[in-house]
Amino acid sequence: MPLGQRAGDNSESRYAGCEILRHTDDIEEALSSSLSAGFDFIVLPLTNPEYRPSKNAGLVPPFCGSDLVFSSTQWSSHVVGKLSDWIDLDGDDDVARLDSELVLKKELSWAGHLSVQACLLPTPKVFGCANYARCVNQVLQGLGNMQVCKRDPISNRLLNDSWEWWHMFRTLCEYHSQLGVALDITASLPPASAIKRWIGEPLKAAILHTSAFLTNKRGYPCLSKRHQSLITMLFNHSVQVCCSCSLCFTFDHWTDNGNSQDPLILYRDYVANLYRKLDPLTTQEQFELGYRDFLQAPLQPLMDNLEAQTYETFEKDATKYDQYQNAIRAALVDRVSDAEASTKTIVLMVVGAGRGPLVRASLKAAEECGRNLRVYAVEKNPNAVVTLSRLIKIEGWEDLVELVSCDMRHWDAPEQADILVSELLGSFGDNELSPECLDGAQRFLKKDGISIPSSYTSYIGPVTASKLYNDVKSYNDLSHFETAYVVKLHNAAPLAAPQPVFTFVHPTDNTDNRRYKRLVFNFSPDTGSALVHGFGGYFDAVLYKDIHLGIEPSTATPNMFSWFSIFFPLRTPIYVPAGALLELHFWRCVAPTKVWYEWSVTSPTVSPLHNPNGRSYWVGL
Ligand SMILES: C[S@@+](CC[C@H](N)C(=O)[O-])C[C@H]1O[C@@H](n2cnc3c(N)ncnc32)[C@H](O)[C@@H]1O
Repeated sequence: MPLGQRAGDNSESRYAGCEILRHTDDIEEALSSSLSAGFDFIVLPLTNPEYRPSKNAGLVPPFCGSDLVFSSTQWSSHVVGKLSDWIDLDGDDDVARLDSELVLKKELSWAGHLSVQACLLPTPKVFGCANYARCVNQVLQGLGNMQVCKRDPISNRLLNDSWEWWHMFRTLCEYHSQLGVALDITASLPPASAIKRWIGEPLKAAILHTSAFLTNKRGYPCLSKRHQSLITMLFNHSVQVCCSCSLCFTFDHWTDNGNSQDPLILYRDYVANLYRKLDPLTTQEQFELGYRDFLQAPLQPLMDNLEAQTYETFEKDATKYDQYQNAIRAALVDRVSDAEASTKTIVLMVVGAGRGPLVRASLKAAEECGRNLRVYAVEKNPNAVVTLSRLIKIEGWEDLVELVSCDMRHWDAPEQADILVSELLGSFGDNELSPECLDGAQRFLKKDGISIPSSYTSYIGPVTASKLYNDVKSYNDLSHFETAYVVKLHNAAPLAAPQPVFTFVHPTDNTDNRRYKRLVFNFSPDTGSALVHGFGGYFDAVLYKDIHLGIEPSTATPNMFSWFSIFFPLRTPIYVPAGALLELHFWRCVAPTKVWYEWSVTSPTVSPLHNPNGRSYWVGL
């Protein structure tokens, strides 16, 4: 029974499981009692732990039951396989190691035969787990659809940081996309930033031990505030919770009152309660759900002509146009005093007018402040011009708006503009070539004219995002590792605050749009070590004076969905030790027909220069 239902959210985290600790021959009973306690699946030991190939040579391993115990649908939807805990592949005892190797492979093969969706691998006995990783990696090479999750404690007293353990293992397995991680959550938790790092890892499940719970005044289990916010964060990132009764409290009053049910039901109810307390998804979140961690090629609105569908999406973003309207109104009021309002007419040019929303915002702003406008709507996409021309007729704007079907860089304007309004911004600010277009357009802006936006700045920050890395890797070529992607970053963890990269100001005396920036990011020692898969890119634009618009996380405009972040991948992920610095170099390069970025890391290790000469990714002029 799902934990709850949030409108529009069909994530896996609705389903909770329960760990069956001991091997049982009666797995039907194990499943049916867990289902009646409200769980959706069980994590089940697949083999009798007494079995050792060296002692039971020639025998068929005592698996739990036969595949006929459940239908294949039941196996795949209600059972997660658990490999034998005793498996130790890196110990000194040769017999135990070979036994472990055989059992690991037999159990995974059996799990594949049953079509269970996932299997849990036991936590390694020692940090150096090369042989364990080698055996798992061999299986991964020919694995069907099953996911294999390595179990690691979120807190590890032996090692300080269990992430290192996971990192060694998955590196040995070459970041295999079917290898995930399941975190054991007990009473002690690492610092918040160290926990957040896991969001960028292929984190599939959290095994919530009863020892993580406190007991409330009424004797019922409850979680600390920190544990609550951890579970909430996991729910929001599609991680499934699985309760484990490794240390069950005895609820005297519970049993005294004649309840015969498994006390784990109380923990499940508590978890379900937390799920039901999740904030409902906002309209924006519902819109973004399908785009989460999905790589998209950035638009090229200069070189290509946008389609109706794209304009339609833009036009739904009321916040963006409200911000423009506010900025235009403020500029009009500054430009024309109240005394001049009835006599003076302002020449406003919307350059890159699309299907007209900024024309509408300009006319509304003028109406609001009682200023007179003459508008030129300049658009180079002949298809958008068709709609724009119709709009002018429908709205009766013929006397106010002149339509110009032309590239702004080549238009011979009949007069100079007081205000130039444009929205040519990409997720990284200048990546849709706003600087080049506006440098062309400022020819027809009066010397003291106003550009809206007046400036924009790109921002960049290191992220751990294993899903994105694997998605780029799956293309199996170099060029996809040297391409920037528009993406709604979700299962991605920022590792340091984004920093400003390039700023462009309009109008400008300097039309050289080549740029270079060296950035140094400080990794907090609290976060622990981390793997950088690439960089999240954002922008902030000053429309006019204090009216801004942007997606840089610390100042992002609320309720605006026109832009997702941009992701610049790294060909090889970079390991950054706890508290170390990361040095990034970023270039904006310009040639007669194209603009492109190049990037590289020089510390703590050196990456190749990405995208030399724009060989893999460029934006056409
Ligand atoms: C991001 S869209 C914005 C459209 C519209 N202003 C809106 O907010 O929905 C940018 C528009 O600028 C147009 N554009 C880009 N470069 C241009 C250029 N050099 N001259 C004229 N129009 C251009 C594109 O065709 C596109 O319609």
